[in-house]
Amino acid sequence: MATQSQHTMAATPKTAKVALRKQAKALRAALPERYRLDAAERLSGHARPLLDSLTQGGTVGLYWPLDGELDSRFLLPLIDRLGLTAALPVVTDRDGPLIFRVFALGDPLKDGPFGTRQPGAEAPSVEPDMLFVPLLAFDAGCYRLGYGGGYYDRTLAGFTSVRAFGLAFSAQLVDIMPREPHDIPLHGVLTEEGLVLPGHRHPDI
Ligand SMILES: Nc1nc2c(c(=O)[nH]1)N(C=O)[C@@H](CNc1ccc(C(=O)N[C@@H](CCC(=O)O)C(=O)O)cc1)CN2
Ligand SMILES: Nc1ncnc2c1ncn2[C@@H]1O[C@H](COP(=O)(O)OP(=O)(O)OP(=O)(O)O)[C@@H](O)[C@H]1O
Repeated sequence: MATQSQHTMAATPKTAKVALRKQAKALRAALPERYRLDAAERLSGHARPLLDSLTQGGTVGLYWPLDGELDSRFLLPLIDRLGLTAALPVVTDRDGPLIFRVFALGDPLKDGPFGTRQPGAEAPSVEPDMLFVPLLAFDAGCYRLGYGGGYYDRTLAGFTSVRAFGLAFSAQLVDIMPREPHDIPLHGVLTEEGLVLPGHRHPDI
């Protein structure tokens, strides 16, 4: 795990986040390709009980991966087999929440801001029942650090009944997470080692 001295000494949570973002990006980028692939496959197994809890026709928000993010597309075949519908985030407004549009393997995508790929207006927009969220770092309370756009916090503030789980490599767990009033904790974080629930760890599911 990376040393945390740099960000724990920062003056405000905002500047501490800037320092932690840098460390977390470097740590995630250093994971070998083979490890990433194995982790995504193992994580799919741990996702099964969560997806099983949804009823047929339920919707699941994923993301098209950027940089070294854990690849959520591994979940698409399972989502399909369970009769669920996947959706991807769309940035509609730089300071607004994300919306989610239905996506299935093979559907066309367009370039979005920040190097994202997103479905077009022809794909129906949905409010997901379950959301899998990318992150740079998370803590044992399941607070997350993202790229700093605030998109997921704004989105979760508006989606009152969604269950949101981070997807991360276990190496992305940090001891101390700078926290601001708008930060919303996730219901859990799925890693290659299992599901981390706030305050607990269940390696078997
Ligand atoms: N895969 C993925 N999709 C996503 C997100 C995400 O974090 N990951 N988002 C999460 O909010 C939303 C898009 N917001 C984003 C905000 C900043 C950056 C980002 O890469 N920032 C770079 C600078 C890139 C640039 O300016 O061109 C950086 O901080 O290094 C990415 C996505 C919706 N879709
Ligand atoms: N619910 C909200 N309402 C209004 N503004 C918000 C809200 N949540 C976050 N923001 C804004 O977004 C900015 C960035 O937030 P933060 O640094 O927590 O982003 P992040 O969680 O790392 O990014 P992302 O969710 O895009 O991956 C905050 O400084 C704040 O101005």
